[in-house]
Parts: sequence; C-alpha cells; structure tokens
Amino acid sequence: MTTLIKICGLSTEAAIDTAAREGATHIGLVHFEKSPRHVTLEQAAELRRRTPSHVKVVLLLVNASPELTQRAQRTVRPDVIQFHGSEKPEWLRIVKQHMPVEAWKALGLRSADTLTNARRFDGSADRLLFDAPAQALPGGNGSVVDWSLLVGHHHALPWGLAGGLNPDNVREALAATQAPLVDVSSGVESAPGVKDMDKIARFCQAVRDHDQHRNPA
Ligand SMILES: O=C(O)c1ccccc1N[C@@H]1O[C@H](COP(=O)(O)O)[C@@H](O)[C@H]1O
Repeated sequence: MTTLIKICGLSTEAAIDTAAREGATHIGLVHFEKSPRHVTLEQAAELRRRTPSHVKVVLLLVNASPELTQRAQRTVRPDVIQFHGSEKPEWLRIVKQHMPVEAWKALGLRSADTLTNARRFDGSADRLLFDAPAQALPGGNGSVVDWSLLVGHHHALPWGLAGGLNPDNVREALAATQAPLVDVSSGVESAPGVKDMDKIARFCQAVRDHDQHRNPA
C-alpha cells in the first residue's frame, strides 16, 4: 500500500510545483485569517488551477459559517474540505449533501477517549485526521501527536496522521502507527508560513523509503 502524502499550508506556485513533483497526493490550502499560512479564496482558486489534476486539493477551514463555506467551495472548487475546528457531524453531513466535496474532520488526539468519541463521525466524515490538541492555533503548531495512542487501534473510517511530522520523524511515525496518510505543514517550513522546498522533497522521500522498506519489490 502506498502512503498518501498531504503537504498543507501552501501559498506559492513554486511550492505547489515542488509538492506535486515530489509525489504529494494532496496539497492543502489554509483559509483561516489567524494562520501564517492563510490564503484568500482568490489566491486559493489560483493555486487550485496550478495544481495538476492527479493531486487532490484540500481546503482547510476553521469553524467557518455556512455562507463562507459555500463561497469557499464555489470559488476554490476543492476536492476536499478539511474541517479543523469544532464542527459537528451534522454540519459535515449537510455540507456533503449540498456540495461535491469530501469532508475530512481533524481531531485533537488527547487520549484513548478521543478515538472512542471519533465514532460520532461515522457516516459523516470521509476521513479523520488525528492532530495534536489545539494550542494558540487549532493546528499547524508542529506539536507531535502521542503516536502510542494509535498503535493497534482499529479505525472505522479512513484516517490520517498529522501534528509535528517532519522529514526526520515521519518514517518512525509510520512504523509506529501504520497511518495510511501523513499530513505535514510546519515541519516542511523554514519559518512560519514559508515552505522549504528541500524539506518537502526530503519528507516525500522519507515516506517513499518507508513504503519501499515495507513492500520491497
Ligand atoms: O497550518 C495552519 O496554519 C493551520 C491553521 C489552523 C488549523 C490547522 C492548521 N494546520 C493543520 O494542522 C495540522 C498539523 O500541522 P503541523 O504539521 O503540526 O504544522 C495539519 O493538518 C495542518 O494542515
């Protein structure tokens, strides 16, 4: 099985090109004004147009109003909306009824209870992302998830691992958790909001090395 790779918080065409060339399966665009990675909907639409069709575009929103969510979907036309606030399963269900998008829900992984409570998204989320608990920002803080909570857990939904991943720890994270998707933002930056092309390349290579080691040809 090939691990899916999401590189999040991209804001330049160069970063999109690098992520796509290095093997990202998903790129993330953050529309959240408090984030150093915030892009306007118009910028996100431009970056979406730049993205090759084999790479899925994930638009990240945090507790956005119904009006903003609809405007964002119509302007950017993402493949996925990643809900990274305290959005409820009912809201994801409504979004999926009215918009042609996948709905992903990010959850701050505090304890085993988080995994139990995640079952409330069965039937509404297309994928869960387990991130470190919220701090000053709801995500993008570079804090590492307690991977041991995920070891041996049976996931009812497709899922992904986020939170504090970087080129130097992603292989260890994958070996520990067997995550089918890894999601990185600050771990491939040289400063908040500034993507580092070399780190993006090294991150993707580390994931490929893991996959190769697991499934030697
Ligand atoms: O990236 C951001 O600025 C951000 C802002 C608000 C919510 C989520 C955000 N990013 C997401 O957080 C996780 C983990 O990020 P990191 O790798 O620890 O920096 C990831 O899903 C980002 O997409």
